[in-house]
Amino acid sequence: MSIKTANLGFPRIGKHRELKFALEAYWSGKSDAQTLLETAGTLRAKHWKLQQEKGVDAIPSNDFSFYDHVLDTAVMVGAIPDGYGWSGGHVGLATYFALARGSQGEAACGCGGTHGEPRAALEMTKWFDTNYHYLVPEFSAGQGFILTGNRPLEAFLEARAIGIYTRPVILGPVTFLKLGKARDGSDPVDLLDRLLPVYRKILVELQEAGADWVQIDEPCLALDLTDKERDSLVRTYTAFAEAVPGLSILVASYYGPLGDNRDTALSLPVAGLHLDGIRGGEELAAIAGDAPAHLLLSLGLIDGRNIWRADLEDVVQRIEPLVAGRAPDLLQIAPSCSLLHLPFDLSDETALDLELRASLAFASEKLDELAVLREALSGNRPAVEAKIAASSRIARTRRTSRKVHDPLVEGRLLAVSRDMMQRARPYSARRTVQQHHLHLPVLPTTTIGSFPQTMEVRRARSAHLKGELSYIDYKAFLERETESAIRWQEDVGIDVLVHGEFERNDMVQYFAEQMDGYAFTKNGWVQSYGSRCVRPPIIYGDVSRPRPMTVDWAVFAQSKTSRPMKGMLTGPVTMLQWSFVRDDIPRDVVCRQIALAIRDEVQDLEKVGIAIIQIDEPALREGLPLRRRDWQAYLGWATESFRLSASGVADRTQIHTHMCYSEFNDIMDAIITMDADAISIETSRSKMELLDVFADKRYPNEIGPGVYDIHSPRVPTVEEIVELIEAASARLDPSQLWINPDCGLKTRRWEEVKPALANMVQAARQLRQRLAESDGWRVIA
Ligand SMILES: Nc1nc2c(c(=O)[nH]1)N[C@@H](CNc1ccc(C(=O)N[C@@H](CCC(=O)N[C@@H](CCC(=O)N[C@@H](CCC(=O)O)C(=O)O)C(=O)O)C(=O)O)cc1)CN2
Ligand code: MET
Ligand SMILES: [Zn+2]
Repeated sequence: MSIKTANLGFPRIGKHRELKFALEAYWSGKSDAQTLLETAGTLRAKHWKLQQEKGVDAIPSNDFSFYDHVLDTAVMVGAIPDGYGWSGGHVGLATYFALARGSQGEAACGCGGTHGEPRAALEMTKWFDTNYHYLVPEFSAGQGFILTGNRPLEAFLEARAIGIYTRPVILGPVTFLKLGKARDGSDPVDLLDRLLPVYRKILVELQEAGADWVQIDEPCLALDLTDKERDSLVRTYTAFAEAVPGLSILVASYYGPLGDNRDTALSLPVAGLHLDGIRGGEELAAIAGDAPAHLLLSLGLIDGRNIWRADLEDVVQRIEPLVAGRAPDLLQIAPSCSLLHLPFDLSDETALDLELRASLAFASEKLDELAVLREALSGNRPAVEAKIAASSRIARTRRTSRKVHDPLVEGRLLAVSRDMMQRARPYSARRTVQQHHLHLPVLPTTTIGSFPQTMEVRRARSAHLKGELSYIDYKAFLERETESAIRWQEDVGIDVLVHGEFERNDMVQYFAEQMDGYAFTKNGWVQSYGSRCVRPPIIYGDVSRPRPMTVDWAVFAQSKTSRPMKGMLTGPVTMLQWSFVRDDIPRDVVCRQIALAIRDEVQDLEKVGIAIIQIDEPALREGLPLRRRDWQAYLGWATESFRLSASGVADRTQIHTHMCYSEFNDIMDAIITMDADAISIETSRSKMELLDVFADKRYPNEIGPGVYDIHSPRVPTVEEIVELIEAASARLDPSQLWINPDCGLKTRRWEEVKPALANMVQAARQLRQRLAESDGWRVIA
């Protein structure tokens, strides 16, 4: 009898981002709902068939989503706050997208749905430690739940209608609640008893429809859990076992080891348990030894978070003893987690170095690996011997390749000393020098870096890449865009300018393309949120910067204005976090290599007279390990890497950093340790409450709390911005404050950006005036 394979989830955006384009066409009114639904149906069918062809035994359904699976779950159980045009029953696309993206009211959208009042989107935040964003379910105190539509059932039936028998996937109730927020600050997990009947109904209907297995994702098992949360898991699955005795439930944990949640996981009265065998490889054998005899173990042996081909010989060696001790029908092999975080397939990557390409596996190729592994573990080794040998040979080549190792980089790293990681003098001393040098007003205004990436900008870049627009013409076009953005900033009265980042496709990819040790794909798109995608570059070797990356643009931009022009760089932690990283050396070493490259750039910018240099680190928080006991180590090397990149400059050069989507409570000490002269952060949606922690910790340096929510098309009024600045001034000294938006403006349109920034400048001026009039002014929030 052969061991079975399973897949936990497949990328939903489509091989050529079909879903992205269908969504954007629908949102802009260029296509109708019918077209969108058809495209989605076609994609699902295509993905199911592909998995079937690849021989996957347990194929997932309901892993598709129009935007996000957490939002889908909230919508499915009727956790829909007021004001989104839902009055019970089936949830239409208009309500769904209003929750995802906010609504301007009916008129502005033109999609014909009923939207109700203008309403902001649900909050969006990072899904575990990934670059994927989910929509945060919003619960109210008296929250009830109701099944608005059994999506897993619909998906199961849809697949069966084309002859594919699937294993529906549902986000587990405990993880779902834990990811949400209750408006009154209560613990959402307290809502479990109200939620369970809805889940029971879903499961009963699935059982009646003939599903034999269902996969319920509880990645919260990889987090630090309270006793209450563990108990909630036990109660949940006990209730399900009673409700649907004929339906086999597989609980899936991923993104980390079970650690101290292991006894809880093993005590759940379920038929199967999925374990992340990549991040939790060390505990696998012990858990398999202790698992109840009847429990089906799904072993996540193929890395679902990275793009490297597995060394299958190595996997077989590790797993064979474990397989030998268990009946084959109680074992399954799978990727470590859903393949959502991987690009579709390698077929378009014809420009990659052949040796590198041979060492990669994207979502589709991961399924091929799984099939080989199944044969090897099921006694058919001779049939796959050649493939296994090839995989090991490739893995060995990758580790020893000369393309991977650069003695110069490795030598430089060894020579890094403590004093390279700190500025010559403390902030208090630098501050005076910088003030003298920069002559900025109190409450200086600035923006975060990017201006709208208009269709025109993207078209020009695309035309240049295709060879239809010469480099000279492309560059001239970018110069015009940059110069006009500079003129506009001067006219509206911004104090510290940015060049607008028009020449950049993405803040990570742009730098990666100019560094050695990095490769990038043509079509390696991964969903970041909704229709927005990124192409994470691949760090395959030692990283270095062969030549300056941004200096020419910085010089050009500074030459067009007498105001300070910020140099704009992406920091080492973010360059690491938003890339696929080699797995043959520790991440912190890779991070330090990138830090040295950025350090060179920082110093070159200083040399050409750039007085303020911003090093963005928006991914610092999301890199935080899932378990608290690993935090200190991470924060240690992450902040050291930042300081290594930032500290090679004179006192008078002002270093900024920027973070967004960040919860700062957990990392405040690390932020202080980074010792940036100024930090800009996302705060506008939290009404400056986020600043409490900066105030409590007496954040010593300068800080720009965002006063303009750039995730919304809405233009904030002068009064609103004044209020936000007042709230900030109540928490921090006005002399510490900068006035800026929450984040870059690349996803916005100029029509929104221009009035919004004009209002921001007006607000700053009003408050400066007040400050000048009343000495020692202080506003109470
Ligand atoms: N890496 C990364 N992660 C991040 C962020 C980030 O900025 N970068 N920010 C946060 C998430 N926010 C995001 C905000 C915007 C986009 C975004 O706009 N993505 C673009 C793609 C950006 C890009 O790489 N653009 C390229 C390629 C554009 C493209 O698709 N070109 C077409 C052709 C275009 C045409 O002819 O019109 C093609 O290649 O097929 C460019 O501008 O050059 C998209 O989905 O549309 C992504 C994430 C957190 N994580
Ligand atoms: C996701 S943080 C973005 C920072 C970058 N400098 C920008 O303005 O787009
Ligand atoms: Zn940002």
